[in-house]
Amino acid sequence: MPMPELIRIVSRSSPMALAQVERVRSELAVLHPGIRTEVVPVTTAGDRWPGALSALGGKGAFTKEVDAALLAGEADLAVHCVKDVPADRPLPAGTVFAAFLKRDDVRDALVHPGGLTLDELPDGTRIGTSSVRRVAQLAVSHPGLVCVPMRGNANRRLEKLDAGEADALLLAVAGLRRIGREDRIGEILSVESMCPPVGAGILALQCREDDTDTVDTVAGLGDAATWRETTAERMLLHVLQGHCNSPIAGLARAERDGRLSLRARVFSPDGKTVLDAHEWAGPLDPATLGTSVAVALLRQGARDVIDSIPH
Ligand SMILES: NCc1[nH]cc(CCC(=O)O)c1CC(=O)O
Repeated sequence: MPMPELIRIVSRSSPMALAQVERVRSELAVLHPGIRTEVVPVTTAGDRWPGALSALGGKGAFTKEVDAALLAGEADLAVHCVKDVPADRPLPAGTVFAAFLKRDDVRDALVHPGGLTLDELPDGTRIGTSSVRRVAQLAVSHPGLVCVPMRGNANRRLEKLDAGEADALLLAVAGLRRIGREDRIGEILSVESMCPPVGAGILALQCREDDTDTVDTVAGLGDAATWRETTAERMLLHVLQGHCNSPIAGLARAERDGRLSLRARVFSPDGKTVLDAHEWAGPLDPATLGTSVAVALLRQGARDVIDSIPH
């Protein structure tokens, strides 16, 4: 197999994005010690824009400039949080996912300076989050808490918390670990009480489709179980045509015996409507499982719930 001498990795400059690139570099160094890597920095609209992401037309806000660098040949590889890659449209033409790295922790954590758990927080406690999925699930389980909008990368959010802009935060455990802020993790929420978003904890490696040397080389970093989970979850989101602001949660689990399960929920933002579906499938076709769970949710009325929220 012909191997590239150098792989240029395009990356946003947030601490989390750079940590993700470091993971890829170190895994690549183990598999192919001879390949050099270089980081090509980009800033995306989502990084520059302080307001609501919906005003930018969705999660593509963090991926557009990255895709452009790849397609222009300025870089050979991009590392994405699958969670941030839209599933209601295909990947940009000319690019492919070459691998999904072994999945990290999928759960959300409560960050509370006083060390309280979610159940211990008094009514009126302000939780900093702009995620419709988190807002809706908190409205179901803890209606006395008040969500206040908060954006910015995880480090910025921790600063805002410490500056008193909120009393507590919900953040992904995987993200906090990546930026070395595990010390801020308080209670880790079960996936039953806070179902994660599609793609939680998964890093995808994206390449130019015609760059088969890089595609074949980095494919060696992929994890087969994670590939199956990602495929099921992203097919679910695709069939539901969920957009960046959709209150959809979905978690697939590949079991050691080869079976795959997928649980998914669709919420109204006030938490009054909760649709839930859970199915099992054999080893062969994760995409069919994703479709089947999506159809079960559509039968329960998911279309109206999803469409009631502005894009
Ligand atoms: N929305 C931003 C984002 N994209 C990926 C992660 C963290 C880890 C992951 O699931 O890959 C985060 C931070 C968060 O939501 O707390």
